Amino acid sequence: MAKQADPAKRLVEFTDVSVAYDVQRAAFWHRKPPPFRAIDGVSFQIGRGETLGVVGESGSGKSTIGKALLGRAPLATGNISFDGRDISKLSGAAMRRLRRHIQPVLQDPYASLNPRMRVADIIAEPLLVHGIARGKEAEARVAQLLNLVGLPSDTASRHPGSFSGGQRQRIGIARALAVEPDFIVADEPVSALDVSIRAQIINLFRDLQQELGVAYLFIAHDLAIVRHVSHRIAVVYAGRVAEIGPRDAIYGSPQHPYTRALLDAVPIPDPARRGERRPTIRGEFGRPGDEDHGCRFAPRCPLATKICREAVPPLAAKAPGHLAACWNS
Ligand SMILES: Nc1ncnc2c1ncn2[C@@H]1O[C@H](COP(=O)(O)OP(=O)(O)OP(=O)(O)O)[C@@H](O)[C@H]1O
Repeated sequence: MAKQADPAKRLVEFTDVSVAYDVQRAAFWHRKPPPFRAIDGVSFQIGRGETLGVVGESGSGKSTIGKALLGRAPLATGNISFDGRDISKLSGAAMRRLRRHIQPVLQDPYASLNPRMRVADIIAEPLLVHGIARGKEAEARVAQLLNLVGLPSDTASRHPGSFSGGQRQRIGIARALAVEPDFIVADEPVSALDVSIRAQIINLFRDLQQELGVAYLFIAHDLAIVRHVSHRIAVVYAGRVAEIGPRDAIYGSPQHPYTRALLDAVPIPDPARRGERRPTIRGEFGRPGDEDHGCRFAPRCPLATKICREAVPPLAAKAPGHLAACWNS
């Protein structure tokens, strides 16, 4: 079952990807607004067995990146290749075959598990759908998967409602792993869990990666969450990549003022001051309207100068593999 992890070998290539959604006009006599770009010109790569953490505020486009990878978002520009194949050009049947290799793990494990099904059937379902195993063979595979995610074998005959959030997320992970994917899109997989459980699930993701060589796109609001699971991190702001680089470079020498603001917002670990946050950036997170010039972070940026309001900063290398879209860094 183990696959060879090789971060140098590209598994996913996102090249200049934009996803546009139609916007309803306010009234029928109004001009139809241009489509809204939930993500706009996003590029990155992910290697085999590697984790790219994706962070940003609510509405910044993180889930849309994940949906685009799963073939569930309308591309307006760019292309996405997976293991050398351009996803956007695949026929329906080819896309269904590819889905086996790209599996989702969602935020709310309860909402994503059918409460009326037994855990064994929930985990075995993708095996049947993809024609991989059935009957006794599927049963044996379920037992193996439960063991892999740290759940006792009697879990198989129970229903998901009788488990805690952390256990349900383990079931969700077992289901995603059933078909031996190369890649998992984990969309805020620990955000709904108690803080005390989060580290356990993050460690499980890490251990599974070491054992199976699976790669992750790991989405979170918060830089603290992705720290222990990511090899590299992409910080997104208003649909664009603000900064991307190796994990230690992002934490140790952040280049974009937005990344610095997110780092400042990481909760203070001192138990006496639990829940407190360091001072953070001022201003509202807003999406650009028709007047979309320059850097989208400029209205909130303490370093903004004239050029920031006039021209979009390119994502430029600040160090090898470490890129930031900022005129003033
Ligand atoms: N199907 C859709 N139709 C129209 N707009 C959409 C659609 N899906 C997402 N959006 C918009 O695209 C933007 C990005 O949404 P997305 O869910 O990707 O953000 P996010 O960073 O994952 O946010 P959150 O952390 O709240 O999940 C938001 O402004 C959202 O309202």
